[in-house]
Amino acid sequence: MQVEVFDNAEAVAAEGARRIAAAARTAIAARDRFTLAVSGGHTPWIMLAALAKEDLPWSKVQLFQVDERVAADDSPDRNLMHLRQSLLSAAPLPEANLHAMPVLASDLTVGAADYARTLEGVAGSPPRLDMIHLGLGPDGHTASLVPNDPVLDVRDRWVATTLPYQGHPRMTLTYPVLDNAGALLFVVTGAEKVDALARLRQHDPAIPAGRLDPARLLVLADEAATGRPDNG
Ligand SMILES: O=C(O)[C@H](O)[C@@H](O)[C@H](O)[C@H](O)COP(=O)(O)O
Repeated sequence: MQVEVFDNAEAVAAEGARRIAAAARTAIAARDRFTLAVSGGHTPWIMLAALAKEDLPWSKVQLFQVDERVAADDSPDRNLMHLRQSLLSAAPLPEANLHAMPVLASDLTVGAADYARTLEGVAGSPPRLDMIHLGLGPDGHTASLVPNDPVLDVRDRWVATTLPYQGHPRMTLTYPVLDNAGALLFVVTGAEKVDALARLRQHDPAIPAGRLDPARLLVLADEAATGRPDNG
């Protein structure tokens, strides 16, 4: 596991944008396209606003969601709303290249299967995305692979839904897709992440993020998230 520490969240966001842009340029030079999935929450948006300023051939980028909350289109809890505001309002990504999770499907199981087919159509089966951006919850969740949820054991599907978690059921990519990605980029900031980041660095399987292969992880963190785990 490669961990790079920066003074503050802004510096982490700037580096994250640079790393995603670099991965995009490499993939596009090699295969004339870049497939990327981004997480939600609060941290990503500064980074994605910085990414929007990168001079990239956006028509060659295919953008997926790592996870999404099951909530109305105008809910501030929806990651898609923030994704549109931070990245898509400033980057000329064709709408056809944005693959939003169908969380308003009348049958979420069918919706998840539809999204899996979209993934397969772009990235093969099992889907191999060039890069997946991940966050880390204080409880060690990543994507919407959340503690004590059956989704943690899903290995035969690429997209699944969770039980209600922090107010909403979620739709999420599953471990097989994360494990098959060309690169996994964690962006972790804030003092509330100290314990989870310490457990991730110990690849503690008791937390969902700790079940990922540590050798495949690049973690960008700020000083606040790397404090001593016993500071109370
Ligand atoms: O939809 C979500 O909530 C995210 O995908 C989630 O997995 C997020 O990455 C972590 O909860 C960290 O969130 P912050 O960025 O708010 O720290």
